[in-house]
Amino acid sequence: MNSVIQKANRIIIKVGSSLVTNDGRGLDHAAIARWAAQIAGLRALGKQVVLVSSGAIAEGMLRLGFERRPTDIHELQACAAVGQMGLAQIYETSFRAHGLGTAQVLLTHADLADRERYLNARSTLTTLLRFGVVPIINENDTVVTDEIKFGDNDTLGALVANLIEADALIILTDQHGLYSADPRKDPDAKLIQQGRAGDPALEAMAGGAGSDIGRGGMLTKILAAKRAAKSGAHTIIAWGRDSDVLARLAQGEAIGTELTAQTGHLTARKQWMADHLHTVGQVVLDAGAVQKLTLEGKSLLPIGVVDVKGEFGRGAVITCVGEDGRAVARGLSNYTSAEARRIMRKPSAEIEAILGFLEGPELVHRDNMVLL
Ligand SMILES: Nc1ncnc2c1ncn2[C@@H]1O[C@H](COP(=O)(O)OP(=O)(O)O)[C@@H](O)[C@H]1O
Ligand SMILES: N[C@@H](CCC(=O)OP(=O)(O)O)C(=O)O
Repeated sequence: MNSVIQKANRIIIKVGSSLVTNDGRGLDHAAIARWAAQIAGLRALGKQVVLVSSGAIAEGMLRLGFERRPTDIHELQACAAVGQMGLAQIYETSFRAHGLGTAQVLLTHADLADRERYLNARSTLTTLLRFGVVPIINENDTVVTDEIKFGDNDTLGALVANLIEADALIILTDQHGLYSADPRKDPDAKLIQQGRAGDPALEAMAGGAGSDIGRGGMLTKILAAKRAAKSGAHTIIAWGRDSDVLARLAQGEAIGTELTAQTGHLTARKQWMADHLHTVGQVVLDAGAVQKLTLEGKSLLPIGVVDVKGEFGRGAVITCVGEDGRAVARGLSNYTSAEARRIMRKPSAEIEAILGFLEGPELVHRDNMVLL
């Protein structure tokens, strides 16, 4: 038994190019229909699911008549743009058959490195999930060059797990999981059923991609598990051609390789905030706001702020201090320091009239805050 997926509420599922495009022969309609059916099953169990799908370049190559993967970056980008249309179309049709809507989300590294775009991506994804839609994510290959690429969708899957604090990352691939060596090269390789995400011994077992279709190979999956674990997400690597793979995992069956995260969400988040020792800004809270945060677990509203110190942008990590100067919390600011100064001491209902827009009624949302 393995209860990781059974217990998970929010799950990221990543499907690799070889699976999606039937080893480069073209979109695998039957496989995609099976994943859609199984994801609908997960949704019926109350789970939120985000799909990270590769395959745009492989499908685009086919549609544009390339026999070999082009080396010219712009030709690759053109392939991705063409192939992505196919992905969007087949996912929309396949999920529609189960009464589920889909949304296309194309991300780049720069989107997640920038605090403001990071928060926007996070809010859009969580809003889509709240609407019951299945977000389908891929890298925005059209606008990225080598230095600013995620590089592979295993990494992208892990970053999305961090972004929305998923409980689990399922990486579906063309092998049954991580083997002690690349099974394409070593017939005696054994399946590793369980491990600790971040264990360097696993990295030594994992090799590169065994085919021209996939990019990352097993190593990027192991590194993705390590990254996902930073926000408390467990990773399962499993065989995507098993027609019931997701349903079996949801029933608690131990299949594939499970790489467990050693820290829970909260510890990971606290750790992340704790890493931001040098916060650029401070907001001073009145006694009522300190009480709301520390005793009632509420968000910080501008009305409880009496002073704003330092200059910071939207999405910056700021420290919340009491009037006695004691730090009580740290969190991501929804507004810049200049905006915060204009809305402090004001009820949230007035924010829009004062600033001309509303990012949210809170200065720091509870979900983006850690008490110190
Ligand atoms: N230790 C290992 N265990 C399993 N597969 C491995 C290992 N080392 C390398 N591989 C290779 O990684 C491939 C999967 O990665 P990749 O081709 O990038 O797939 P995907 O398109 O699903 O991301 C496998 O087909 C296999 O040849
Ligand atoms: N954005 C690329 C994904 C490349 C990639 O990471 O592929 P894979 O190793 O098969 O997950 C595409 O859609 O073709």
